[in-house]
Amino acid sequence: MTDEKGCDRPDINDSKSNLKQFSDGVFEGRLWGKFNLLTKNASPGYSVYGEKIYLNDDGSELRVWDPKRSKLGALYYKRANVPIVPDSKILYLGAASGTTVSHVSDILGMGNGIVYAVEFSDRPMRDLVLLAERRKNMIPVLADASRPELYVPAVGPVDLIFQDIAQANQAEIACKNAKYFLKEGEHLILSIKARSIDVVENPKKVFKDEIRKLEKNDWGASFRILKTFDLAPYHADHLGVIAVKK
Ligand SMILES: C[S@@+](CC[C@H](N)C(=O)[O-])C[C@H]1O[C@@H](n2cnc3c(N)ncnc32)[C@H](O)[C@@H]1O
Repeated sequence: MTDEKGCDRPDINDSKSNLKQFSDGVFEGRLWGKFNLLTKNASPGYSVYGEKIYLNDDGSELRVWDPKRSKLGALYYKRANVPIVPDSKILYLGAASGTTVSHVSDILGMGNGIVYAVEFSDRPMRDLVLLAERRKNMIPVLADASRPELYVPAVGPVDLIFQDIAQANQAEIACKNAKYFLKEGEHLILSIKARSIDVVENPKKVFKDEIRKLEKNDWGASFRILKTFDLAPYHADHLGVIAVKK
């Protein structure tokens, strides 16, 4: 069922009380006959990637977070202790058209956080810029994430890096950015895509090697791994990593 604003309403008669806090800025509820995680729409009246929107009686909107479209979403569905809060200052590497960034922006919209969204392709950057016009806590940055020294002037202080980049040197990109943007004890959330590093090697071996590089390297920053998550069944051959800078 769709309302006059084009927002999907649940077919079943779910009540507001059915929705409850899942974690800081993220809600959970059984809607449309299944378990969903949702974020409060910081840009009411708009969906970003065709996701369903639950319209509350008070007029606020909650956007369903599709874990199959988002590595960060998959981490939440896996019940990871994700260190993002509404006041977080986040450097997001590999923003694409903003599917996941939009949910991060929703969470930050419940506080005073900000997300710098780095993407190096022109086409998705155009979508990001349009998205940012309606979301003031989102700053698009057109840049190559493997050259963080070039965008230091464009990015303010952050306390967390999230990275979702399909490149062969994923650990190196994370460490080089941490050198410029993270202090000791601050968090990295990284999605490692095994097939972008080695198409034939066993993903478990690829993950082990990348973790080792995160822990010890010559790139100016290294990490202590807090926890890892296999992102299947949402994303095959992807590992979610939560780590702190040493
Ligand atoms: C898997 S997609 C990201 C999806 C996005 N995180 C989401 O959940 O909505 C990876 C993105 O990283 C971008 N990318 C790859 N290498 C990059 C680099 N060196 N610097 C910046 N962006 C890069 C690609 O253009 C692509 O849009």
